[in-house]
Amino acid sequence: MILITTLAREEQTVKPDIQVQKNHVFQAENFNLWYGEKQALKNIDFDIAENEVTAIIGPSGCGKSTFIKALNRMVELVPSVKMSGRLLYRGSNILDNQFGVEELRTKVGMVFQKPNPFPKSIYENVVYGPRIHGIRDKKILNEIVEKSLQGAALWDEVKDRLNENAYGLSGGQQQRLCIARCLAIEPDVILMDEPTSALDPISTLKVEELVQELKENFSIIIVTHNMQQAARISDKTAFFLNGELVEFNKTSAMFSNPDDKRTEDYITGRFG
Ligand SMILES: Nc1ncnc2c1ncn2[C@@H]1O[C@H](COP(=O)(O)OP(=O)(O)OP(=O)(O)O)[C@@H](O)[C@H]1O
Repeated sequence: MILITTLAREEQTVKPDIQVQKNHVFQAENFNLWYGEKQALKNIDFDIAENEVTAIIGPSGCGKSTFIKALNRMVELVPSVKMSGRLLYRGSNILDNQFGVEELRTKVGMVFQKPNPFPKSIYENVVYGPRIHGIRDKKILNEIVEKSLQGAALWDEVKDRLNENAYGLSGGQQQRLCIARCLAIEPDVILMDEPTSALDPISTLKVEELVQELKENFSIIIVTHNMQQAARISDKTAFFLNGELVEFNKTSAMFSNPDDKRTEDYITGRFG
């Protein structure tokens, strides 16, 4: 009896202060961000589930990019940035000073608006991250290259030209190479900031199909200006306006029956 009471007490003391929800990769809790005096994000509160595609939509300047750049702490490259509240990654607050930013970035990869391969061969682009992490074994690197390019649906198109310069690829292929480069470090979450806005419709479709496949193994957060794209590929959608999260819901629900008039006006093209 005494033992049970002691164990129960110990259990109580080791309980984390928040309920870690295993199926959430990120949880924003009353998160605020300022660039100098200007507040760009206000009281953001929402949970991002694993193995889903979460779309972030909203008009220009509403804070979409700022939010996803906060999730891998890239936003801190701007010296005037201040943040408050909590951003939990798998239950740990990434804003805590002791949270290792390098480790975070190996877990949370990012793909940008414009494809940005390095001026190196296709092969060297993919092995860049693993090499930084100390992998030297040629056989392992070869396996990473094949697996990552397969994962990014690019392998068949480039397997015979791995030593050619990445700049020789089309824009859509370059973007899939950037996705492969991201996969090579085996992230948990992939952030995508308007990944198809610089691509033609066929390349866009390929990247959209790829995103659907990737969510089986990764959690994806994608900023998009394209309403149809959000509706096509995401499970949940967050609508930001003037730095506030107006609505967060299942994409199908938000696009068929939005809760907030401002969401309805935005998705029906009345502004933005
Ligand atoms: N480096 C910066 N310094 C100061 N203010 C910034 C900086 N970056 C963004 N902002 C401001 O923060 C607000 C949010 O910008 P952000 O780029 O996150 O918006 P966005 O929704 O991604 O816009 P877009 O759709 O045009 O990319 C804007 O008012 C912007 O001017």
